[in-house]
Amino acid sequence: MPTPHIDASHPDQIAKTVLMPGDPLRAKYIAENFLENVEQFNETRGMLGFTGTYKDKQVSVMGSGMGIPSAGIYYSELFDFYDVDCIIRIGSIGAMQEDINLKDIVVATAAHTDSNIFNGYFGNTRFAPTPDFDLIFDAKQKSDELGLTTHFGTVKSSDEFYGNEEEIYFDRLRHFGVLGAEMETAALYLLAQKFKKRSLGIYTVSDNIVTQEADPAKERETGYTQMMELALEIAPQ
Ligand SMILES: O=P(O)(O)O[C@H]1O[C@H](CO)[C@@H](O)[C@H]1O
Ligand SMILES: O=c1cc[nH]c(=O)[nH]1
Repeated sequence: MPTPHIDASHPDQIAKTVLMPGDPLRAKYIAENFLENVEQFNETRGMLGFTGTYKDKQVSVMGSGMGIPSAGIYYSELFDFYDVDCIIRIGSIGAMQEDINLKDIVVATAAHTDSNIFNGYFGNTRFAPTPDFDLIFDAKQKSDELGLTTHFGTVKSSDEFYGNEEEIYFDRLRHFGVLGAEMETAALYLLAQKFKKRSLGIYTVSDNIVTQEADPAKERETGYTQMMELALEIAPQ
């Protein structure tokens, strides 16, 4: 310690729960607008990380970068070297169902993936990466309390943003009820299960892949405050 990708010299500099958007500037926005007593613990590779307090609870927030290869590095180092107990991903997601609107919240009860990260892990078994049940439960309760429109179901963690998935497979995923596409959660759930830690993916719908509606980049950086509040409220100490 520090690790190749994180500056913090001691685990105490990072809270037991880390909220992780892909975008480091979304992390900075949360630190500046929701946290008190903020200290920055990382700027290596511009992957900004901060620790502060939210309603007297210590919490960290840090970018993960986009895609499983980038995010997997940070998830592994935080779980394995910095004693982090829980990572809550707070992402943007492209809805795959027509009736899911921009700004709705999605919580991933499992994450399918086309990534190669599972190759060799479990032989012929198709592993189902899943989050912590209590965190799903807490997200449901808090979301109802806050009056949010939240969809609970599965997501696809894709290796490609500009994917060329054949229509038949995209439609089949939709038919099987997949709520949306993003790019990191399958790795988060896999690594949390590997290191015996807790994880959850919460997203704001930034675009609808079926209807082609989409939010601009600035909105994806700073606009998703309901998701930020929901994650901060349920973050375990
Ligand atoms: O908004 P974030 O958290 O980065 O998440 C989504 O946005 C990025 C693509 O624009 C990918 O990282 C995807 O998972
Ligand atoms: O991976 C992603 C994230 C947001 N929106 C998408 O369409 N895909």
